[in-house]
Amino acid sequence: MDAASSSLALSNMKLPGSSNILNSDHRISMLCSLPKSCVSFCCKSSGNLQVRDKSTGLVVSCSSSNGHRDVMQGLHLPGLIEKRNRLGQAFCSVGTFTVGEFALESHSQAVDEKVGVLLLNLGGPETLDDVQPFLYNLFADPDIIRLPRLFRFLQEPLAKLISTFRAPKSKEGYASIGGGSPLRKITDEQAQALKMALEEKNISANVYVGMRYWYPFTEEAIQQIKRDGITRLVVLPLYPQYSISTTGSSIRVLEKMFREDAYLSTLPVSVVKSWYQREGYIKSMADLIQGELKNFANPQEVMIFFSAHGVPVSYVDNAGDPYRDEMEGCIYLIMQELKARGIGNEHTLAYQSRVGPVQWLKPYTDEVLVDLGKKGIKSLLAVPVSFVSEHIETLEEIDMEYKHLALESGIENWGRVPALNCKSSFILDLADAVIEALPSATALSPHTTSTDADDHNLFQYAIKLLFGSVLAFTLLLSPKAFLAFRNNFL
Ligand SMILES: C=CC1=C(C)c2cc3[nH]c(cc4nc(cc5[nH]c(cc1n2)c(C)c5CCC(=O)O)C(CCC(=O)O)=C4C)c(C)c3C=C
Ligand SMILES: [Fe+2]
Repeated sequence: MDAASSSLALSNMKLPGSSNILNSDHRISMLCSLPKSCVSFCCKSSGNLQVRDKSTGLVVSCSSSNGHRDVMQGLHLPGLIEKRNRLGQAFCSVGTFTVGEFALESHSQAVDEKVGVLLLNLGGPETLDDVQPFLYNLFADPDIIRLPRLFRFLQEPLAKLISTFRAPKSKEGYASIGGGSPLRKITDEQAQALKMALEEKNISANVYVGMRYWYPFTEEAIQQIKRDGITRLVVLPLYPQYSISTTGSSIRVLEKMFREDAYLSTLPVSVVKSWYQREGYIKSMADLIQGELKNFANPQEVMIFFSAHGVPVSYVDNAGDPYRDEMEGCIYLIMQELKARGIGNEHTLAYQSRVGPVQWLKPYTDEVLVDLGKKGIKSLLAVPVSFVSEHIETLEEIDMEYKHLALESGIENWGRVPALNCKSSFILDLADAVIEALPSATALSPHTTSTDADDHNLFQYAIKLLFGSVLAFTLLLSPKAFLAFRNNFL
């Protein structure tokens, strides 16, 4: 078979429907431009067939909906040794072939390939002493407090001030849920469960946890990935919907690290930016809702109340954050799934957890609860929807504050859907998301050196110090400014 007919064979194959994988034309044109000597392919349990240029990491990926046999036959590769699982699906094929001028080599998972999965999450304070430094890290993030470029030098002094003012209130919240955030423990459990789910699907992978604002920091996870010599990485944020303030912020940190490091800048990486539309996730959420509805005396009368973490409205209106659109799309899909199961309850979406003086996405959860009470709604099921683990905003804000407010407002029967945590259908779906993302891994960014950046940083540091001191003095000397500032962050 010559190069033209091998690409013709590939063009006849079925291609995965996932939106974050390149389209067929692109793949096939990439295949045609690959250097002759360095094409390899490996087939995996998922039914994916990869064709990869070893030197550039570019991947052409195809899959067969009914196992590998058609794909293999399509390629006309005599001498292929296939292993089959109990269902008779091919899951492993080993052999080396010469197809025209292309040398093709095939394995179940390329022998020299070390797959890594990096789970991104927010992180949370583990003790009450961690609260203020955790808040400092959060508010020092330019994706959380978005200052105009000219005022960026104020970021760190402002973070110091806001974290100090906010800490007492936050500490009360964390104290009421046992003295710290459960996020690290749950995320570690999810990582372990994902590793096992991938193993069940014949993918051996190291799964890492990288938190944005507390331990284990993303930077630590990346150092471990380097030490382990990972050769292909899937980045999977544990936020179903994309926001500049969550996934966007973590990816910005990663891109910076990858730019500045020779090894990382060539590492093939695939980022799953958002995954709220995945069938496995939608069905898992619908399962949880369906299960909780059964606890009510009259399940069909219950208002399904989706409560999402808010973001300032300017993120969506001015900065193009797709968060609100993705959230609304997500709720639509969950409700469609429930309808398909014969569950036609009324539902509503509101946004919680606003902080600071600016406008956040509306309607606000607390206001909607009061309105629903006034309108005579008697039974309500709260569904936290922007996050996949229990955390302070489910355990304290929803379970305590909002429940209290709802009952006070006339709602008589209250329920809350648990977070997905390690629910098996959800973890299996994450494993599929990883497997689907693997073939499209490519280098994130070109390597750059940083001598100029270092000089610039020193200059910026001096300016920050100067203006930070001016801000602190102004606030200290002006009781009015001090009070306005404090009231907005308490
Ligand atoms: C999709 C989830 C989240 C978005 C969007 C988000 C935006 C966002 N958050 C703050 C401020 C705070 N968030 C805090 C805690 C916190 N936030 C999320 C998720 C999202 N945040 C989680 C999961 C957690 C809790 C972690 C835990 O410890 O359990 C906090 C600290 C707690 C508190 O004092 O309320 C703050 C502050 C902003 C400003 C923002 C968007 C700009
Ligand atoms: Fe938050």
